Amino acid sequence: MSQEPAATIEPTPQDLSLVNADGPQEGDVIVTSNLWKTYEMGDQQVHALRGVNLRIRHNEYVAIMGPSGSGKSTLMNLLGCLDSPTVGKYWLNGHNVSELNDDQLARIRNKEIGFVFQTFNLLARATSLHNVELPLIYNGTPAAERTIRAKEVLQSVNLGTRMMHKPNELSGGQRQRVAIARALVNRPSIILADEPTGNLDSRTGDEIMGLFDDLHAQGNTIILVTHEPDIAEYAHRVVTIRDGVVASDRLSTRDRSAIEARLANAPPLTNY
Ligand SMILES: Nc1ncnc2c1ncn2[C@@H]1O[C@H](COP(=O)(O)OP(=O)(O)OP(=O)(O)O)[C@@H](O)[C@H]1O
Repeated sequence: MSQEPAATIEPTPQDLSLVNADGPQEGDVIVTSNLWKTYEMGDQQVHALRGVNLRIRHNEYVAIMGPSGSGKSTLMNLLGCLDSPTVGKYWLNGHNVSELNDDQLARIRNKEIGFVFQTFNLLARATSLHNVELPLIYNGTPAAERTIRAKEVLQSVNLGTRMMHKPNELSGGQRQRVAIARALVNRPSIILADEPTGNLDSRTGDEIMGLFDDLHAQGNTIILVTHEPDIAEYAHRVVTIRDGVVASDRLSTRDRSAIEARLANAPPLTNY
């Protein structure tokens, strides 16, 4: 009996989180299998994650949501190679990173992950250009190439005329765009954004989410942690964590026309 070609079948949310016990397949950027994180608190154990199975493919745009204390930050720390799981496996871009030591984790982190934080985390006394060059300094990129790449990426986030400004000479939205440029400059396999609009007013937050849309359209893989449902709906897939496990994993109900209308009504990104 003939069957529909697989390519024409839309994936269901269940398919999205299916994990092959043999590890990653082509196109997977993140695969976790039975990921546990247990913190020891005196004689007590806190199971912050209790068996997370997650598969994220290249160029997905995923929001991770969940109530306070559900394990979002713990999961972000593991996905961002800032910490190691107590139990379970994690493959990042084909590398099994669950058993690496701190030095090896730091190297993978610098190469594979671009972080964007709620509080921007820029060096206060450094110019935008220098802030964006920093990851390239850490990985030994020659000075001339560093400057060229940092300038290119600052231009791509519409900050071409703000390269020599320090953070206190920039607006909140501009600071976050410098932080996004810094996250992009190493051409990472994923961008991990932790509440990236949390310190911004809603209009500037929408502008920043518009920038994430552009980055996604350019082929980047984006993972966004947020507790705001409106922000999560910018993503194409929403994973909800509850009590340390994936409670739901669904395609977002993203209404592009509503988001685009909101962006169209907002003033253009400032660049002067
Ligand atoms: N370093 C730690 N030591 C002990 N317990 C911890 C530690 N970090 C987190 N926890 C506990 O693990 C659980 C998950 O915490 P986590 O910070 O991952 O949640 P969260 O979903 O990010 O919460 P929030 O939205 O409030 O930031 C909580 O019960 C928390 O108290």
